Amino acid sequence: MAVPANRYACSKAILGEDLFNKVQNSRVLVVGAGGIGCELIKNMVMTGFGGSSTGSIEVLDLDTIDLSNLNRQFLFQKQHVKRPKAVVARETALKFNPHVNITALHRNIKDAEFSVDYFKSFDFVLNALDNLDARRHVNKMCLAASVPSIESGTSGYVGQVQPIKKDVTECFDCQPKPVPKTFAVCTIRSTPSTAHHCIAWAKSYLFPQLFGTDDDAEEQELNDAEKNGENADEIQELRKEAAAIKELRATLVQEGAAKRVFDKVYTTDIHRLLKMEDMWRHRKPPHPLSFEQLETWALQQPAPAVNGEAEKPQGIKDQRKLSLEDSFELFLSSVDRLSKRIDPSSPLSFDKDDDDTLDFVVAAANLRASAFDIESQTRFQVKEYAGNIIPAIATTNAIVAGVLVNQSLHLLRTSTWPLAKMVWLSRGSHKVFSLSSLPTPNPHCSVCRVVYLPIKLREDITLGEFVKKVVGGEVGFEDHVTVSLGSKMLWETEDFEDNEEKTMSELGFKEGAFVTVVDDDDHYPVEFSIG
Ligand SMILES: Nc1ncnc2c1ncn2[C@@H]1O[C@H](COP(=O)(O)OP(=O)(O)OP(=O)(O)O)[C@@H](O)[C@H]1O
Ligand SMILES: [Zn+2]
Repeated sequence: MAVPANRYACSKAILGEDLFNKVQNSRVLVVGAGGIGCELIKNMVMTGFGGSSTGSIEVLDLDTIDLSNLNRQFLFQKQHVKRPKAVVARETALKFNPHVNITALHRNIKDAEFSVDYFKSFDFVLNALDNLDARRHVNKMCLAASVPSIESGTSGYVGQVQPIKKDVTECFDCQPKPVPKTFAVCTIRSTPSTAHHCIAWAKSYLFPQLFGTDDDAEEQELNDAEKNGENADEIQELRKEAAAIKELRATLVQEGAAKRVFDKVYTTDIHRLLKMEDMWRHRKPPHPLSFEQLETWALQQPAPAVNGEAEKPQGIKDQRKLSLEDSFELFLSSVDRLSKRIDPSSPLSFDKDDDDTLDFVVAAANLRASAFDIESQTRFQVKEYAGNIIPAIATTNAIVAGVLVNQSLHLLRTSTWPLAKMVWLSRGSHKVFSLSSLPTPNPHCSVCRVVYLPIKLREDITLGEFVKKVVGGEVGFEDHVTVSLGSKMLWETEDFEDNEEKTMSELGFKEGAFVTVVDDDDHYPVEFSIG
């Protein structure tokens, strides 16, 4: 299809012929087609990215479209729900501009197929992600591939854009990231004093214990709490409680599961807690709940009217205050629904958009709140807190997506990036944007102050040979050397002898992994990316 003569008239006029050509010819990877990603892709195709035979835009996203995305991810409409975001984003973007090369991948960027060589095939990478883990991964891959990237994020009214270039600017990991707030184990498990404590208990303790992965994380958590000086007697009690819950879990598929869980957590456990008198000396003690009492109440309620519509309290369902009785009924029905979904090969996990899991957390948290005389929360409030929802604001996403394109242009203009800036979008100050020049790398950063080297490993190379020939020979690290795979150390000079004769592949070094080598001298660490 021939490109109409005036298609890019505005872009050419604003950017000038030279920069416009660079835009058209560049190969760009966009990771994430959510709130920022949709705006970004639209901006890119309208500017002319991917508009020549050598230029391209590759859009990658692991998710499918959810109804809740439609209020701000404007490339998607109701008929697209459940379809892959990347694919639909491409289709809709092509309607804006059918003359661009745009490809879509419904994948996780962390998959091994997206190797360092894959990243090398782009001129730059634009991040429109929503989680730290994926951001860190892309940051590292771009550093290893020596490909510039631009990182972005929004949270409510604030946002930021950070251009990153190896050895020139700070990387995403040069500055420590704030860790999410956590509560002490004993506060959550024994002495909640706020509705948030009750929600955290229902979501992160009771739900996974009953329906989630049956792993040792809890034992680890209790060991850590003990080490951190939390009450040892109480930890001992919590261990017993956990063992009892494990037993309950095994009988969830049998009749009467909701009653058994209720009796255990809202009656027996509360009685047990009350016996620890010291605990309640300066706190208001909880009171056990009675299944029988609540059941009697439930049985006395009028049956639904013939048309199926019992008289309902006023207000929007999600924003109504739940009474103790409402929570009881919701508890029974959600345990019933979840028990039917139990499949040992795929444990359930909490998802704010999965009604069964959300209902369970709403009910379980509110029943607990009632036992501790804490005010109940609406379904909407629980969803917001348990789902870590900070309202996403379409305008913030749109502005940040605009800044991403703007910074991409600076990046394309010259290889030295004189105009590229770190940009913050804030609210409440007289300036919408704050700009700062790009800081130089943090000399102590363990992610970008590393020498990245590609390597192909022979099938049968042993760790001993690797250390001798590659680390000692080619890299020239002579003294004390450690070799690790992720956080697992597999070699330390004069140690780990058992591993010396094992092949690297036996030890888990496979394509896509990084071999980290550190020595005792002041050399930068080396990370070999296995290709
Ligand atoms: N590892 C990953 N690989 C590919 N895409 C990812 C990865 N991690 C996150 N994403 C994608 O990044 C996008 C981020 O977009 P956004 O912040 O708008 O989140 P969302 O999931 O669409 O919205 P919400 O979390 O509010 O429901 C999502 O579409 C998500 O699927
Ligand atoms: Zn860094």
